[in-house]
Amino acid sequence: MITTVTLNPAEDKTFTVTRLVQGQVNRIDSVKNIAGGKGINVSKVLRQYGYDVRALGFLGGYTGKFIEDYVRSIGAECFFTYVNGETRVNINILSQDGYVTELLEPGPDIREKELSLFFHDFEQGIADSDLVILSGSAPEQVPATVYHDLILRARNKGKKVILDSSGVFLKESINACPYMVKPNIKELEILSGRKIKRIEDAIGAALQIGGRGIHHVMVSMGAKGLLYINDREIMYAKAPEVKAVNTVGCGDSVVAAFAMACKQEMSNEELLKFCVGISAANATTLESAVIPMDKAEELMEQVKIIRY
Ligand SMILES: Nc1ncnc2c1ncn2[C@@H]1O[C@H](COP(=O)(O)OP(=O)(O)OP(=O)(O)O)[C@@H](O)[C@H]1O
Ligand SMILES: O=P(O)(O)OC[C@@]1(O)O[C@H](CO)[C@@H](O)[C@@H]1O
Repeated sequence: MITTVTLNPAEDKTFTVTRLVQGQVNRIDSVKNIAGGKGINVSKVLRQYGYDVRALGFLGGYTGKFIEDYVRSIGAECFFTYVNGETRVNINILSQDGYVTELLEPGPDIREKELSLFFHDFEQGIADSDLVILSGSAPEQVPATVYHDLILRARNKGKKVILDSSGVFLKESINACPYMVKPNIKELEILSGRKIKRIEDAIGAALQIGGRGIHHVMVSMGAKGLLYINDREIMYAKAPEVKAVNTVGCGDSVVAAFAMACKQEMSNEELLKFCVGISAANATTLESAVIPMDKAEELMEQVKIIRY
């Protein structure tokens, strides 16, 4: 069993437009509404590959019900904590000139009682999981130390924890030493306090984080690819060229692929190819975290690894 945690799930609305013009009326060409949030996306990918998944996090209102129904429909176990507020709606606007604009709501108010209930659910929800995946932002009232606390609780029970968050939630949790962390370049800059311009800068910053006792650091660099640092190796893989339709959820696909690679005890090289192939395949579909599996296999074969 793999447990995913999405403290701030969302209904993701994807709008396609010819061109988005700020300060003017913009008419939408097409709309797609799906259940999302980083951990929900991770669960989606894991279910496609047949893994047992339990989904935790806060859900509320009509949007919450929509997400719960979806998670159940893909065969993942729902173990959500229900709150009084309404789960958010996020908007992702894809325009034909290639720009992707995301509008992300902060999320519902979370009361102290609801937070305590979540901690209780968390202890139960991870009991039979060997891997715990903590993904995304959290609603504003949730303390910035929430992931720090969850990582320690899970580690105390012998679980491996994968962390993919941003801003203060990432910064405040890194000292709790998750098993793996996946910052993108912007997040790596926040974590390391350094500007990252070249691959050497990214390697230096990732090593600094690894040096704090985190066994696996994966730095995602969009179309440029993925840097992977562990106790023994520094490896970089350029992403294969694909016709990108929607890159939302690429990071979540990396996280899901890493979790599967751990379960399968892959070599480092296989693991990196698997992560790069699956995330590049995700970019080719309009719906986030839907992996064309044959395409992913084909892309994995094309991945070239450079060792540093
Ligand atoms: N245009 C692309 N072509 C090929 N592969 C891509 C492309 N964009 C992303 N990827 C792959 O997906 C990985 C993760 O992407 P990215 O760095 O955008 O993650 P992210 O910022 O965490 O995204 P999100 O928060 O939307 O999940 C990259 O490291 C790369 O391997
Ligand atoms: O606000 P967060 O939690 O950082 O990001 C939320 C989000 O943008 O991330 C996913 C893609 O990775 C989307 O499904 C979702 O809307």
